Amino acid sequence: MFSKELVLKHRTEILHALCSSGSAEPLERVLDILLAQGELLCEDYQNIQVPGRALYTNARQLLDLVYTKGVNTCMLFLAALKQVLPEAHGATIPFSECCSNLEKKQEPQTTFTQTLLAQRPSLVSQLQDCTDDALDALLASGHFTPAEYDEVQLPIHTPSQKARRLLDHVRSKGEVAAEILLQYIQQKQTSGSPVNKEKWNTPKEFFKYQKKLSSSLAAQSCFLSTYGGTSNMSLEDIYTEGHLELPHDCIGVHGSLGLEDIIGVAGTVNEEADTILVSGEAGSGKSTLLQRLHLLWAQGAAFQDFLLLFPFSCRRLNSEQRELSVKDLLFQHCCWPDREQDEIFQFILDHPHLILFTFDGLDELKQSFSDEHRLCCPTQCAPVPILLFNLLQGCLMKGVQKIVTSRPEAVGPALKKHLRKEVLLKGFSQAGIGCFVRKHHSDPTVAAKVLESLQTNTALLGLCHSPVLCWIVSQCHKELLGCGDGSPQTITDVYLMILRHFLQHKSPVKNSIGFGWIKEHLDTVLHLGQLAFEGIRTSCYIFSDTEMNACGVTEKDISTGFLTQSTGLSSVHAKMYEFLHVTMQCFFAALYTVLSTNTDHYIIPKLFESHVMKEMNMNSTCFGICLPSVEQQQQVSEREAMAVEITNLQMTATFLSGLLSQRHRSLWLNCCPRATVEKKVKEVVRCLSKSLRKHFRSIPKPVDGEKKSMHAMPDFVWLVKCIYEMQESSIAKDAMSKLDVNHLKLTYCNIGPVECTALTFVLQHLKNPVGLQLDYNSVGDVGVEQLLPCMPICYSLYLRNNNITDEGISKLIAKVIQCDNFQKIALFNNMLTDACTQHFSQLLKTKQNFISLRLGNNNITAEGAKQLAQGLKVNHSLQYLGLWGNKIGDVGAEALANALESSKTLVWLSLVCNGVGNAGACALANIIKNSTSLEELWLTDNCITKTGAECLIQALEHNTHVKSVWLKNNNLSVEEVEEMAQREPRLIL
Ligand SMILES: Nc1ncnc2c1ncn2[C@@H]1O[C@H](COP(=O)(O)OP(=O)(O)OP(=O)(O)O)[C@@H](O)[C@H]1O
Repeated sequence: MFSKELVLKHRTEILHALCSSGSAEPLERVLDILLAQGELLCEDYQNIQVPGRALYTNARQLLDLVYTKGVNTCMLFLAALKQVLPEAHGATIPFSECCSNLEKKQEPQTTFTQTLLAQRPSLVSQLQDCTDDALDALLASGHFTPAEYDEVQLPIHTPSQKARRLLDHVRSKGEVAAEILLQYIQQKQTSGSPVNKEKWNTPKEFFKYQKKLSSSLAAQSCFLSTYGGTSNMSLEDIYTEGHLELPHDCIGVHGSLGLEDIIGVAGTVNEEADTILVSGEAGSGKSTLLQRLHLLWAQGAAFQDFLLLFPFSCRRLNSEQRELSVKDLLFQHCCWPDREQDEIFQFILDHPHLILFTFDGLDELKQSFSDEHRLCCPTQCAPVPILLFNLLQGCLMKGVQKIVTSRPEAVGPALKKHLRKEVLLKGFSQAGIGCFVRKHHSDPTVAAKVLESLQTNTALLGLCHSPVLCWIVSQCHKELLGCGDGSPQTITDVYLMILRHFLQHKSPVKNSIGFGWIKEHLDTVLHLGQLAFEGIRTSCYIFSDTEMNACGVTEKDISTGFLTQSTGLSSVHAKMYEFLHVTMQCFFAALYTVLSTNTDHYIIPKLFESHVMKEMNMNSTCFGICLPSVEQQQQVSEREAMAVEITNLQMTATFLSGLLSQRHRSLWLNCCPRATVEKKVKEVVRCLSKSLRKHFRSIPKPVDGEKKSMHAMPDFVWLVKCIYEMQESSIAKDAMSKLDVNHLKLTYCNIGPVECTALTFVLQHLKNPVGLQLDYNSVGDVGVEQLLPCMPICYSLYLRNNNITDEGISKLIAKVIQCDNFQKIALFNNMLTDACTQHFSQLLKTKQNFISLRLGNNNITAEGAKQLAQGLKVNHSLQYLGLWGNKIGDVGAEALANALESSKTLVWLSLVCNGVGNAGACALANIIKNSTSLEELWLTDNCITKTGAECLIQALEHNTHVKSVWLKNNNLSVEEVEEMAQREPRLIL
């Protein structure tokens, strides 16, 4: 009988033979043989060995498969069965005749992974008693992650299953891992004992330590603290990629980065340094990003080039009063090795490149970065900040990579010079907001409703770019969806929404209609408010029982969910609390300032003056605290140290402005005397106006012939945001009545959609049109939409490097077409494609006073150029056209030339780096021939040869008006360049 028929006929007996013992071993051994013979592919193996599936089902799957594979496979299968279960053979399964001499010829093995497969049956038996050692070897060489190690060693596996899991993992890792394993086995065979670990220089205890560290880190990073008070949300389920980018001055690198790019080479500015900074505003997701990174490492999913990862929280390091050595710092603050500490520490010292440190919230460290106290010895004790600064500089543990997070204000030049690179975290992109909301709500209908309501309230959508605000909005979706037209506009509105949500969630307010709800919970608000206020005053973000008692915080107050228990890998103190997020602490501090009758009368002026005053006079008091008298040269680092304090004070002031706005005043009138509230309102308005006036007074007088220009500082943006929070046009109007400039420069001011909303609210009251320069910010499409209402007061808009797409442009152009004043736009380095050019074409057709269009370094091709040409043909005003660094090619250049050859206004045209070529150059020569206005033509970097250049020279012979034609970096020989320069001096070669 043929083998195929045998398999079919004796199916029941075969199944019984393979499975009746209840052990998977016979089946797995048969599979090993078939795999080694190449009769089963790895995919076949995975389809048969489905974890958790019944043994009989797996065996049936195998039988089905060998049957479908044909006669040969069936013969080899029966032979394997005979080998594995000789006792079954002959007794119940009469297939001896077809099993003889069926050893399959082995193919030559050319790679280590092939060898692993071909020798699988014998390797399984050799490895069974030494999987531990083999795993250690692979872990030490960096080819296995702690998570994979654990997976192989799961106690549910038998020794041979462990060996098989090990082989499967190693095969998927590739050649080097396979080689290491085979070497290990060979060495074991020759020495007769497990391999000497010294080969990998790794103490056995090290792996235990690594496992301990990674499992505690995995446990620590599992959940997000913001959900602590209400529900448990695993990081895996909610984590949404934030928008990470390199600073604008990193030439040639654009777009968003992934998490693993943080340690990649892109953006490196100092090869010798080991510290990478991730900077971002409050609530942009820095801590969460690190948490994600920790979890991925602990799960073995990423960052596996590092064998150990030590996470630190600067907030927690603040509580360490003792002097420590690096060894103490690692072991006491992160993870304690149960044995052989010295050996493990030595391994760390010997392999710095395999170690990663992360420091969250450098801005929260009470001491500012300084490189004055040098410390090089890892066993020498020193105060923790000194240790930290020496680690960051690389004086200690050179070669260990460090990732540090901080708010941008707190990073001064002293630290910057020790940075390998900086990465900016900009919160959620627009797609990120959608993704987060959908993850937050398991019910897709709710998620869709929340997103729909955000689309109708773009001010709120802008706020949601900040993850912490996106979290609040998602958390309070019921309130949001129920509030109709009164949906939140300001950051204060959003925080009031979560305040109400948490308070009512805990104990529904009896009188929930109207403004009574705050009064119902006044005690709680005051207790938490005082705690927050004292904390902000003294830069304290973790609170002990004593501090909580001093502010009267009760268990009931804690149960509202605004405080979470402070956790750390090893807690230095017993039970400590912190606010869900520091922005929440600022909000409570502001609430306290409004509601308390105990605060000093100078608190409000201090909140608004703090920044300016600290910048100018470092010795003066801040927020009622006396700073130590310091030497002049120490003041710079003092300023850095205070930066986070300043941002928290500023945030408190922003909330205070919002809370005292007309819209929310009724809330407080239920709890405090009207006169007190009104006095505080007056004080805030007075302070805002005074601070702005101070800012305006600092504007330098214009140089002769130049426009009066104000280069705004971040402080200005903050004051504008405070005015926006107040939501009173009269205050905005009053502020702008004192600003008399022609040009407003707000470059590098960290302006995102939220700031755009606030700027618009204020700037639309300017008396005269201005040029608004917002280059190098994060305006994005949502920000562009927010800026629309102030377009009538702009005569120019500069938005270089702002992540703007065609979508933003379509809305912008639809608006500016109607604005008489609007004459210039610059959009260099955005994300524009041909899709936007129809809008510009429309603009050119409609606006006959439009002067300047600069679209350099986008993705415009010949199609886009053709669209633009349609508009240019009928435009009679454009003077400057810049398309540098696009891809219009010769066809695009010809279309533009056609449209512009009769222009009477064009003065400047740049098509640098566009692949224009000779055909394009010759077409453009026609503009030179005909134009009476053109002064400069830029054709640098365009693959133009002598033919194209000749066309241009001949055209220039007919034109005396043109001043220069730039032809650098084209395909001209040295001789041609010399000859042409002599013939036509206006060629810039
Ligand atoms: N990537 C993310 N995915 C999901 N939620 C996030 C993400 N980033 C932040 N969040 C939410 O926003 C909250 C605040 O984020 P986080 O504490 O990480 O900000 P931060 O930049 O460290 O703020 P700060 O500078 O004030 O300490 C988180 O607790 C979480 O709820």
